[in-house]
Amino acid sequence: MRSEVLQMIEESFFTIAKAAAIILAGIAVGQIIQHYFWRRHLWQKVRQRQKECQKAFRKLDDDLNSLNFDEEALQAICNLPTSELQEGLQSGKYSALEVLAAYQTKALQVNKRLNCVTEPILEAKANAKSLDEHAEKEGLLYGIPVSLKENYQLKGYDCTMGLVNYTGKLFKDDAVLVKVLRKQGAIPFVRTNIPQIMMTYECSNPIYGRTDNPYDATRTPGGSTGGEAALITAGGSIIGFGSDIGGSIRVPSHFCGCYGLKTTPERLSQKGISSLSKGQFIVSGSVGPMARDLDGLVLATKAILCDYMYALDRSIPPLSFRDEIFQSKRPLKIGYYVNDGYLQSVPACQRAVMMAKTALEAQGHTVISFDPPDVPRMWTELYLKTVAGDGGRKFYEAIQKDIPDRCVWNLLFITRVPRWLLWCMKTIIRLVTQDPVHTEGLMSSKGCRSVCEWWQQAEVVEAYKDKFMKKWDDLGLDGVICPVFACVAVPHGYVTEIIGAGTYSMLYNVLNYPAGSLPLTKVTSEDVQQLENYPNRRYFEKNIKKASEGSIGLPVNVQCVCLPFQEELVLRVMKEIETGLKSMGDH
Ligand SMILES: CCCCCCCC/C=C\CCCCCCCC(=O)NCCO
Repeated sequence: MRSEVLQMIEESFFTIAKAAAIILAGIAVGQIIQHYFWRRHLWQKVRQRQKECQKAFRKLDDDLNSLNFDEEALQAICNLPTSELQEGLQSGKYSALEVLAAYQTKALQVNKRLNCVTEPILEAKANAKSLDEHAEKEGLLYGIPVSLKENYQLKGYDCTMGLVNYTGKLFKDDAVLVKVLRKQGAIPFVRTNIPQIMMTYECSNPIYGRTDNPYDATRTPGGSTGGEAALITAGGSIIGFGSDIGGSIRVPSHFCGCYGLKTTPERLSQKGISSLSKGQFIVSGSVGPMARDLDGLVLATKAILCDYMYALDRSIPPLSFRDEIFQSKRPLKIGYYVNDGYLQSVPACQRAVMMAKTALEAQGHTVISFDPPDVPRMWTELYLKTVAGDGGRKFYEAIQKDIPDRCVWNLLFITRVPRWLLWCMKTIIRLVTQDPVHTEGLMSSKGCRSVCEWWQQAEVVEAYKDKFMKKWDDLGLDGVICPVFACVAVPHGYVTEIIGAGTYSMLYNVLNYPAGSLPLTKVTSEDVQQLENYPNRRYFEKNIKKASEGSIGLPVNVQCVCLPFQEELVLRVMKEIETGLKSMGDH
């Protein structure tokens, strides 16, 4: 009797278990099949998008061939510095169409080598023609072709941010900044490449592929405005626009050797700029210009800070470009540092800051040492915990139903591994990396757990800002110069191994200070030799050292920072450094 009951229970248990196993296996197989078909669908979309772009490139090529401009004359136009190009266009020496053709030709050439353009903007030709037909040559950027990062919305174009799911979703209107550029006579002519979801200092995605560094094809141009930096540096554009929430304008400018300005987040309209961080208001993203020379950077800044922008976006404080600050001769007090208290910068970056210091002193300014407070804590507790405040869910969800690019694998992994598992692995990770800050960073990138914690987070960030500004004011500083990044351009696929090097840039996103990236020098063999004194204990240090071998000849920029809304002063500091270097005959 008893055993019969037991047997029955046993039997039904096995039946249930069997059924459950079959159902689970069915679900798994179903999921695999679904995944397969979804992936196939996505790759079809990729091919379709690539075909459209190839068609546009071919159309441009044909157009240019039919125009029959003299090749040498076009090359000469591309070699003009910004001021001369602007003058030549205003005086009628060059037509807008001729200048456009010059840059289109050059951009196509450069793109063949670096893969930095996602697609040409074919309406540019009609824009140039209509400019040439109008008698009055109005606008600060009259006839100047400009390139735009792929996340700048344009009427009739999509913004994919490297995500296949966003292809073919066309926008009905231009971004405010694009409208302002057009109003100033500029001609948007190409769109430039970005890394998938734009949250890393590399530049690749499954739709448009990978962009190479103009100085070394085995290295990344940086990101996320990497296509822009590569194109401008290689001569395929003279002025461009990007965005920056952790260094995305400054770092690629530094990796490639062009000029960049991250503005105060509230100074320029961000309406119509795509990003996945739109709802995150503690560490705000910014936008800003990039250029081949400093005049170009100043001109672009001046041009967009105009009444038309304030009319289109009434939430922006109407603060036009203050030339009196840019032109002022008042002696300045500038702070400097080469070690931010987390990762020391490599000798080349240190030398660049010291060059800038000497140049400023030669111009009669005072340069004193400055230590930014609590950078390790700023990075983990403030930056990472905020930018991945939702536990990285927004990033994760965008990537996991897409085709993840190699450059986001790490981010995908961190956002996927549960907090408790990470907590269990803490000790081992710390042992391997020899870096408690890195481990803290990993934990912080799991984000905030409640709205209470999020409010608390906002308060902690505000308190840090106050502390930083107090230190700044106590020293009576006008600005700060420091490295843009702890090292120079690294090999493709290597950015995750050295991500801590980004604290030099991320700090000024936490603070909301405007910051410029100014090309100063190239890595020398002595710089590389001196690497032997570079620390070699922690994971990031070892990798920075390794990545810096063979970096001779790569560009090195310096970061110039001022208080919020002092973009004009940032540009002045950059100008003073350039003038100082020229007067010392060192440039
Ligand atoms: C030690 C472990 C670290 C774990 C990292 C976890 C993920 C956190 C998220 C993000 C990581 C921060 C990367 C900053 C890139 C900024 C790019 C940019 O400025 N883009 C602007 C686009 O407009």
